[in-house]
Amino acid sequence: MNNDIKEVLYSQEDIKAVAEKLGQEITKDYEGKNPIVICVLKGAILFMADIAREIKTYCELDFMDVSSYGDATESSGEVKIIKDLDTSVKDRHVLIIEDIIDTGRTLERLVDLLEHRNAASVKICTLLDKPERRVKGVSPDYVGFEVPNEFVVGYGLDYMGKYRNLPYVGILKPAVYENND
Ligand SMILES: O=P(O)(O)OC[C@H]1O[C@H](OP(=O)(O)OP(=O)(O)O)[C@H](O)[C@@H]1O
Ligand code: HPA
Ligand SMILES: [Mg+2]
Repeated sequence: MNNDIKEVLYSQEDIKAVAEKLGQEITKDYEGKNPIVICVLKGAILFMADIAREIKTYCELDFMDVSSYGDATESSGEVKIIKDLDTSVKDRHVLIIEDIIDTGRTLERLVDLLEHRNAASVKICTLLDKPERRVKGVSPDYVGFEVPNEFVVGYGLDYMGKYRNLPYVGILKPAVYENND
């Protein structure tokens, strides 16, 4: 599996350090607000587990499964909600945890939905931001790292369901997907 990686961008230690830093900021910003912290499945599971443990104030955790990439490296443009939240967000502060913001389509759809449901506030925390590819005006409130315009995998991010379990973020060798997309 490691042979499919062109370059390691962020190690487990880098990610741990950034989760600690962001967790401190989030703790300060949400003190006394009891936010709902939403993990966007499946990509955000590993980062969610890190961030949740660094939030040192009351919060609730919930999960939503949305998908727009299927098995490709290009967004289909259509964001499907596969599993909705269990909790009502009405009048609640909401913090969305994502693995990556790429075109911004997934988060635009999600933020829209949560605002329509009358959340008190909606903020975004993402491990990775790929601003060069943005087609929607989404801007995250808490960012781990900016990544170049390359297809990255690991630490929750997949290609065709694989590589999510890599303990680091790396650039996938184009040869792996060139004949599939
Ligand atoms: O900004 P965008 O262009 O919308 O891309 C970002 C989204 O795409 C990926 O999810 P995907 O739809 O592949 O589902 P997954 O998390 O289950 O892999 C990723 O985890 C983000 O949720
Ligand atoms: O670079 C990426 N890698 C994996 N999944 C993704 N979803 C959007 N961008 C990416
Ligand atoms: Mg995702």
